[in-house]
Amino acid sequence: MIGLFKKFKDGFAKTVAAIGATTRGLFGGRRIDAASLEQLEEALYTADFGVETTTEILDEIRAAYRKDPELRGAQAAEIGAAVLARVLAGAEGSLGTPAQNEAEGRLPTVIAMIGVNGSGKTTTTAKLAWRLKEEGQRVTLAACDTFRAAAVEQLKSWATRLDLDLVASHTGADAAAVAYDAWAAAKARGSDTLIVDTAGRLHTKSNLMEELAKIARVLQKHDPSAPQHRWLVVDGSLGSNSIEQARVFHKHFGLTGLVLTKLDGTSRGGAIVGIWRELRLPIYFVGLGEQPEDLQPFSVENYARAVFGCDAGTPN
Ligand SMILES: Nc1nc2c(ncn2[C@@H]2O[C@H](COP(=O)(O)OP(=O)(O)OP(=O)(O)O)[C@@H](O)[C@H]2O)c(=O)[nH]1
Repeated sequence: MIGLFKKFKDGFAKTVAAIGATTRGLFGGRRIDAASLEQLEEALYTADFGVETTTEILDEIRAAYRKDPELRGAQAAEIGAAVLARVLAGAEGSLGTPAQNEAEGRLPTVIAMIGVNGSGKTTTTAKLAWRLKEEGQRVTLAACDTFRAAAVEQLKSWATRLDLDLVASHTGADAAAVAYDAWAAAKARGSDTLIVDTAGRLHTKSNLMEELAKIARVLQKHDPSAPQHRWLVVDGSLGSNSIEQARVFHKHFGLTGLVLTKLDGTSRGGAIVGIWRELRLPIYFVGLGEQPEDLQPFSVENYARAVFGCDAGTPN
């Protein structure tokens, strides 16, 4: 749908501007030349696409330019988008449908949200719950960020605003105990999905990393396959700096996927490609704004075409 493409286009507007501002002439009907290619190269670095991806994009555009010196900017942009889509093949995470969950015996599927402080876990938890509910799922939230004073209240107010089920305790409570109770409540209510919000933690703090392992262990008393999803919520505006963070969390906790937030506020949206190249962890959702509907399933095609200023591709 064009609507979804527009979300990506608007959400990545700052990244598009980082590429487009210096290469405005490139993305249009004008012929390209050596100078505009150089500008594009610089702009791709600025948007954090990294050496490998930038080189691949430029190599392919240069090869096409050698064959056809009349090559237009719009054609070059199509080539860039195609290279990105190729590099990102397989990067889209996809949640099973509730029907599939049902086939597994109606145990709730657990999604654990983890990450450093302020990466957007709590808001992502709420936005995702809203989305799944809109899709007809029954969702329970577990307020396992018992560390930050206002976190439980923040999730409570989201739950009230969006009319979501929530299991919470008080600040300072044992996060694993909340997770344990929340799973039982989710099962009793016939929830399809339990989303566990956890405290923000630096990947260098081993006691907090241990708390995550404990949450997983108690959930496994209910269901040995829980938590089925272990997602790292990453502040996308950190650009490629987030890769090391993700690597450490992955080592300790065996991540199954990523959510990249705050991409609307950054001109470094190219870092998605480097993160995928490096970690090969599927990207389930991207945060493209503050509203619940601004959390969007990651779409390689929409992303690749939006950042290169192309039109919407095949209907999706
Ligand atoms: N613009 C924008 N802001 C976002 C997005 N996702 C989260 N935020 C904002 O980022 C801030 C931090 O989000 P939280 O959800 O509180 O972060 P957290 O990871 O739960 O924080 P801790 O509990 O301290 O670890 C909030 O002001 C959110 O509104 C996004 O996709 N776009």
